[in-house]
Amino acid sequence: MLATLDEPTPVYSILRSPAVARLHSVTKRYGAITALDTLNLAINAGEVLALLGPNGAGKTTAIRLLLGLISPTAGSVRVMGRDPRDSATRTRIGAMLQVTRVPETLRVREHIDLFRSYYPHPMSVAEIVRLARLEGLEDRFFGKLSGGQKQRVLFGLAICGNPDLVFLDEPTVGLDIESRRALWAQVRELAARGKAVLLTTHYLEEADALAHRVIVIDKGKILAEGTPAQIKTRVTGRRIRCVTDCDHSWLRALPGVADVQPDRDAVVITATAPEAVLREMFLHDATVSDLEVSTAALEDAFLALTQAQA
Ligand SMILES: Nc1ncnc2c1ncn2[C@@H]1O[C@H](COP(=O)(O)OP(=O)(O)OP(=O)(O)O)[C@@H](O)[C@H]1O
Repeated sequence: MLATLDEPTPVYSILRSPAVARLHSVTKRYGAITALDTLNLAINAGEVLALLGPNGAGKTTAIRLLLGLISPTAGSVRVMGRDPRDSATRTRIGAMLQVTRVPETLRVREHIDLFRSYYPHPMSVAEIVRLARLEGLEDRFFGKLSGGQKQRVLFGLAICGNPDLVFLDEPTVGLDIESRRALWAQVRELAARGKAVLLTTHYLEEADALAHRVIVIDKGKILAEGTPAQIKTRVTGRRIRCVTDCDHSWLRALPGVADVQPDRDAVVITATAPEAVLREMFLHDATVSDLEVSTAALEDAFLALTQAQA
């Protein structure tokens, strides 16, 4: 049965299933640069795993290793228990990468037929069209489609082989919020069908909405791993927004303050213990106003984790 938008696959059932792909103590060096440093990572069936990290963290390197495009300097890479470079393994993987380019002068249906021909057990055309929401676009030239429609075609091509493991490298970059949400629904449906999905994104809202599990990496190492909710509590951060005369550098120096950012005429403070920060602020400035205290967003957690590392 397919899960609905509001009912993601329960995490406990994902954790019981065997890993579809695994990086075991993987180090990857490019000359003097260590892109990945003894990294362990597993992706499970029915799971959307989001890999988050700042530029140069090692996300693309991890995906390229799992796709069998590069070899590790040390450690092992396994996809469905085998070397990802095996041709039998490759036919069970689908990828929508930022570098994916397809000819503009073929029709959508021709692209689907071509990609299906690469695989021994492709998904049916009707299923691809339905999952990628390409109804009515089959006879259109790829080059004449809108950005959102093109992304949907690339998503459709990534699933042509009925893959067990799907890589989505920033799949919604440049899309408007409506197209982005539509693609999220498609990704959820893939996971509900038991596919393992590895997603990289710079939209933390996307990881929060979509991922069963998030791994934050920086400089080739894992900084945090867990459900989006667990990552958020990892920083136990709360967000304080208020209007105050307190100096920002003074606020930054208060114990437990992770971040201070101006927000129009107000200030947004991320802090582990908001009560203590507020006590100090009220002692310092009795005119504090427009006060709001809320739970940290994934974005706050991500910033706190990567800034702590820096
Ligand atoms: N072919 C290569 N030759 C040399 N260095 C490389 C190569 N590929 C990646 N690197 C370096 O390895 C590190 C990790 O890069 P990687 O592309 O995996 O990061 P990323 O997390 O995907 O970054 P982004 O979000 O910017 O795409 C970076 O320092 C990068 O410059």
